[in-house]
Amino acid sequence: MPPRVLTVAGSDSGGGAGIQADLKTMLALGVHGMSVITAVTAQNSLGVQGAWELPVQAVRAQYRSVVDDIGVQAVKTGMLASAELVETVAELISGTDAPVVVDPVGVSKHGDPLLAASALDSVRTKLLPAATVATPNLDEVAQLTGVRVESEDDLRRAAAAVLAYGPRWVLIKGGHLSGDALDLLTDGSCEHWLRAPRHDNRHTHGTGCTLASAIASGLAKGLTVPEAVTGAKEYVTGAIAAGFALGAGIGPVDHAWALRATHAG
Ligand SMILES: Nc1ncnc2c1ncn2[C@@H]1O[C@H](COP(=O)(O)OP(=O)(O)OP(=O)(O)O)[C@@H](O)[C@H]1O
Ligand SMILES: Cc1ncc(COP(=O)(O)O)c(N)n1
Repeated sequence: MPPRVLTVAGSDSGGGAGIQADLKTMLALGVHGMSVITAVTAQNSLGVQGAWELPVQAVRAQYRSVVDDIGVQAVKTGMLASAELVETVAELISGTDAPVVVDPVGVSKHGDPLLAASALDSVRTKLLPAATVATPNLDEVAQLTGVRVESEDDLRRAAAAVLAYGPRWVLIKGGHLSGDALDLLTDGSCEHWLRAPRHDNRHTHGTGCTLASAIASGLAKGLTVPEAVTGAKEYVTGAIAAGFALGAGIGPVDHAWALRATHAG
């Protein structure tokens, strides 16, 4: 019986980020993926052309269907769109004993908003406190805490500012800095620096969703947070290295890279 992992996120019609990235990651990592869709986006390699939220009742009903019958060993949250949906999801996940990975998605890689500005306070006060691990990128750190990261030293200040909202662990993703792709994982007492070579590859659509889903998959298998994050970093780094040029803009990472390597062998 594979471990069961639930993603609560938006749909990306282009298949590179959101629910689609999450389920592909879960398949590649050998867990049973399930979904609660919060919003539908019309999206491709050039950007987000439209976004529609689902009603709160539809989100609640999907969550109850999955959790009450099948059960979950980890949950991942992504695009939540509005304050109302953030608060609904925060309430739902605070009732689970399973570890929760919160990717506080704010804007797409192209700068399209995926979260209303009016929802930021609910993310700070309701969603982050329910997280086992929060995985903000540098833009989300700035939006949520006001801390602007320009150097590796600033990553520590950013982590402390996010931890003040109550997640057990925070992973600050330094993917938007230059140089190595350096992330900092900390619970406030121990620090783990995760460094990978930067792939000079613009096909990075979906990196954040992929990383957070890979962490949730590791936690569902019973790994500790540092073990799950280390494994997830290896998986996303391989997926970026194998990213491909779909469409005329930023293409997706290759979620199947590790499976292809296995089958080729
Ligand atoms: N060009 C790259 N080469 C290697 N690793 C990268 C690269 N870009 C990002 N990463 C890594 O990918 C993971 C996701 O980080 P990133 O900062 O891109 O997330 P994100 O901003 O949420 O994603 P997105 O920008 O797609 O919304 C991190 O571990 C980061 O270090
Ligand atoms: C529906 C949806 N959710 C999230 C993202 C952010 O993508 P990323 O994984 O690259 O941070 C996106 N572009 N679309």
